[in-house]
Amino acid sequence: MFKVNNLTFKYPKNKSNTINGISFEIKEGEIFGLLGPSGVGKSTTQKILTKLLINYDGEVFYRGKKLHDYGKDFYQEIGVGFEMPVHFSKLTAQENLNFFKKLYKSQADTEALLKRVGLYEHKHKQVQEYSKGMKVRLNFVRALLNNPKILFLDEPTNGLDPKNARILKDIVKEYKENGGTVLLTTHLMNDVDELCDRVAFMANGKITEIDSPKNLKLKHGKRAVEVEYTDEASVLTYTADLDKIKTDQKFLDVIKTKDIVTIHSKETTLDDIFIKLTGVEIDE
Ligand SMILES: Nc1ncnc2c1ncn2[C@@H]1O[C@H](COP(=O)(O)OP(=O)(O)OP(=O)(O)O)[C@@H](O)[C@H]1O
Repeated sequence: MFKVNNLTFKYPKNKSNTINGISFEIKEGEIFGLLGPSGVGKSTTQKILTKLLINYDGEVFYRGKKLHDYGKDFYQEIGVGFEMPVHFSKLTAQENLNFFKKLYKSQADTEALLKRVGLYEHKHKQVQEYSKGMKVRLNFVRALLNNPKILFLDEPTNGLDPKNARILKDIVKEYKENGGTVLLTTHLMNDVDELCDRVAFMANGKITEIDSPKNLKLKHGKRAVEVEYTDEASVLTYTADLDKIKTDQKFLDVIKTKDIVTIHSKETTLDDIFIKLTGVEIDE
């Protein structure tokens, strides 16, 4: 759906490039995660793909045609939920949605969406009376109001409690099941694990790796199993390499002769991979 070749971008006021020659593809119907430490250029990349920043080098194709060659009609096809929700604060949620709906040919059932995200009862309140989480949810509904073919989401669950985050993630999954494509940036690796088909890790303005979360875990992970067992009065642990487990005498002895407290597969997490591939601890 998107093909990005050797994309390079520098903000006019900055001395060095923010994006340093990145290439990737977003396939139709997938949820593609763009991950990396704060300030690495994820939002900048989203802004380029949504035509908000146009002075870049390299090529960006949307549906086989150069993004530069699209006019305003491009916006009919995309939905954008950026991190900082911007609403007309003196208007109600309903008025905000009605205003933006008028810009689009295709219009989603926003009443149903408002119900789904728990804002239906509050739709006649001015947005300035909304909490942060309510504004985030309204922003999400706005991103969907034109039935977009591709959805750009920047930290969509930021500021939401677990119940509301769950509702948003379920809607994103349904959107994908119905053929939608998503570009997602988030610092929440659990969300990435749950939602993303493929992810790209960014570091120093470059992409260091692109793959599915599962393949990344297999590639960078340690295949091991940790067994916790009792030995006389103490609880001990032993970690066995899964690839040598059949001949690991100590592991086999423990399993046969000791009382087992727990056994865990020691899969590498995306958090570990994030740190390995970007060199930075997750900060949010
Ligand atoms: N309008 C701007 N003018 C100059 N520099 C900018 C501008 N917007 C962003 N930057 C810089 O570009 C770099 C990348 O910013 P960007 O917002 O794309 O990062 P990010 O990866 O999305 O970070 P976060 O995870 O914190 O949202 C940062 O160093 C930032 O300071």
